Amino acid sequence: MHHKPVIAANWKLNHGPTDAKAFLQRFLAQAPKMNDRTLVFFPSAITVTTVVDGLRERPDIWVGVQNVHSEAQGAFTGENSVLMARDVGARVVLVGHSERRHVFGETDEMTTKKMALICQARLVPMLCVGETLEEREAGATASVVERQLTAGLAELDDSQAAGIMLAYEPVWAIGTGRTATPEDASAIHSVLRAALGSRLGEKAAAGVPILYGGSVNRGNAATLLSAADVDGLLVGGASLDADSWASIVRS
Ligand SMILES: O=C[C@H](O)COP(=O)(O)O
Repeated sequence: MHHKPVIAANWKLNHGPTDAKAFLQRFLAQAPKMNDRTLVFFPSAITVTTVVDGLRERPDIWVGVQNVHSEAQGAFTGENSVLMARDVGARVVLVGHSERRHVFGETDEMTTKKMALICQARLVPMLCVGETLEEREAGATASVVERQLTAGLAELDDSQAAGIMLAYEPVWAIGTGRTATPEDASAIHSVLRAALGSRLGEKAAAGVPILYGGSVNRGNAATLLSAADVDGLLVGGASLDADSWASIVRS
């Protein structure tokens, strides 16, 4: 691994600006600057400005958005664009989160387009991949995540592809309290690493952080983070409380 662990908080549909301010005040008091890890917050789009402002003194912490539209601009009521995300101070964009795929019907074709737009805007995409329980039980985990990865990289050149972040989030582990074992996570991360390697070569593939997500909490964070090929954590529920999050980022 040639990079620092990436510890990311996905707030999903939680924490508006008022809650975010209170969260940051409490969190920052417990989280002095850490040079050995990269922290990321994914607030809702409406809350991004508040979080960017609250982190003015902390350029070591990145802010991202949870989604962008698959077209650059136009008549798409309710959507947010890549350039708007950059304008507001986001550096990272989540793409293909399982809730986007399974609740909002996001397709591989849409993730392909989003990944290309994000890289063109020189933001970092964090591509999420992961199998459902049904797919896992059918023995299809590797083929599902490889398909999702291939779609994500389809329109990127090699240097863009080498600059992404990846998150493996088994759908059955998200918000369920059922965490993948460190061995499960390592096994799929190494499938992803190999797929990246065959596209980019081993050296570039080693530089892509692969995060694990799915029911990470302060009790299991350190063990998951120390598993082979796990380069970071993408945390939902346990990132909502400032004390819990402060303890996880110290893992
Ligand atoms: O993006 C985060 C994941 O969906 C994990 O959510 P969770 O930690 O609440 O299971």
